[in-house]
Amino acid sequence: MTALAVKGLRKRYGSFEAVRGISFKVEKGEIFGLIGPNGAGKTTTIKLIVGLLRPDGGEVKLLGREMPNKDVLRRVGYMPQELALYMNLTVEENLEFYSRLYGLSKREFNQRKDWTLKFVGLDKFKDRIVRELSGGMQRRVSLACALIHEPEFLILDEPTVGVDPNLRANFWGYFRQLTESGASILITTHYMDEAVNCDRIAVMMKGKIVTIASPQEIMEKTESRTLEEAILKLTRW
Ligand SMILES: Nc1ncnc2c1ncn2[C@@H]1O[C@H](COP(=O)(O)OP(=O)(O)OP(=O)(O)O)[C@@H](O)[C@H]1O
Repeated sequence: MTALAVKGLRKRYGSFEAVRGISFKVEKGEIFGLIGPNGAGKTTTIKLIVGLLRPDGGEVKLLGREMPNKDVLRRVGYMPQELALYMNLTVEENLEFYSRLYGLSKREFNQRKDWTLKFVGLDKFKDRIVRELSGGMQRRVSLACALIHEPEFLILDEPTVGVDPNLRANFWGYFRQLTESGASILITTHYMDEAVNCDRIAVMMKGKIVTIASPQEIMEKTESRTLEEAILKLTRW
């Protein structure tokens, strides 16, 4: 079953075309990576999908509905590249804010919060002010905020930037657990040791998709020993 279908998507900033007619599908239960050099158009693509930007062409169908659609957004978790947290509030207060944004009742929030905090290993930190937490812990709060409403589709824009290797491995453990319980994930990352964990990858360059395949297939096709080497070959200017 297809969870996300992007068809002929385009976006210009003035006369510069950042996304040039890209198409791809993310299947239910899949971790799908958008990989490519700085400026390839990954964040723009994500913002078009969640409706933060209006496309100049093409269409996005998320969870069976044409976007933008407010009802669908309640079933989607979005972790933006720049942390969108209230630094002066506690971890739990941030979670509660997002749960309201996603339309959860107080009762639903109370039912969900313990599981979510435990899932990202923050249960002992729920009363801490976010500003006083380390960068890696703040990322975990941000992930918790994207998960509080039990989304069917998760969109993660460089979720592990500045996160130490141990915690990064933990994050990928969480992601796999979520897809095993039926969620789908669209993720961007610059870390190739992480990208290799995706089921499939779309390699983007200059607003276009160069190839879509599993990391293994991409390495074989480009006769590379590592994904890093393969991506370098595919995105050489
Ligand atoms: N608001 C904007 N106005 C003008 N140009 C923009 C704007 N946002 C992005 N761009 C340009 O569009 C292109 C794609 O940017 P985008 O942020 O989507 O790339 P990216 O692949 O996410 O890069 P990174 O890996 O650095 O996050 C870049 O050349 C960028 O300079």
